[in-house]
Amino acid sequence: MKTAGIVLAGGRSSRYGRPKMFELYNGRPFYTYSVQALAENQLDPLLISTNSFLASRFDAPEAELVIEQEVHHGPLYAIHHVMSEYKEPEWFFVLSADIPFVTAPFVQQLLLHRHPDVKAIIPVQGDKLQPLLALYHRSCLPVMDTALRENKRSLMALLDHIKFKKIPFDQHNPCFRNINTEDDFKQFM
Ligand SMILES: Nc1nc2c(ncn2[C@@H]2O[C@H](COP(=O)(O)OP(=O)(O)OP(=O)(O)O)[C@@H](O)[C@H]2O)c(=O)[nH]1
Repeated sequence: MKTAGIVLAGGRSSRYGRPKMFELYNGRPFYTYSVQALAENQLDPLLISTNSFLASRFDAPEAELVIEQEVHHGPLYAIHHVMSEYKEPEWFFVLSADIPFVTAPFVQQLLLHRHPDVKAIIPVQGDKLQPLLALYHRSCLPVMDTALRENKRSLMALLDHIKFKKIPFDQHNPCFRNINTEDDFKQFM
């Protein structure tokens, strides 16, 4: 099952105040933790989805940059864009770029659940779905298409219309700690 890795790294970072994917944790930019977690699972192609304003700041020779022409349309648009450009992979493992505690074993664990009967594999922590650290099958594309045409931007607009598998994770699992604000950064570090 050919599976691509996508690091979503084209957001506004408006709550953070500057592009948060380049903030350093243990001397390394946040986005590199997502790239590494996917790379260690040999996901191919390994893609960073971003825009032309941010593109020159990435330094990840193992990944290809996918540049959005229309910026800031959100993760649903970004995943749809990558799936439309890359026709070969069957599955797409998506990670946001603001989760410096994500690990390769977490990615590996989710990969084990790929199955022809499901269109997406979504972790759940407590009651909270985590669609920004998740796997999507290419067959989601037409459903995403419809949602975007209806001007819906949230990944929930996809999940409301497909059969997906929920994978429960412990409440304290650090992989899901995403950094939205400088306060989050201080609290988690
Ligand atoms: N490629 C791409 N990635 C995006 C887009 N919007 C958000 N992301 C990424 O998706 C992840 C989650 O984004 P959020 O933190 O919810 O939104 P954000 O725009 O980055 O930040 P806020 O402006 O503070 O909401 C981050 O890694 C973002 O970089 C987009 O339009 N394109």
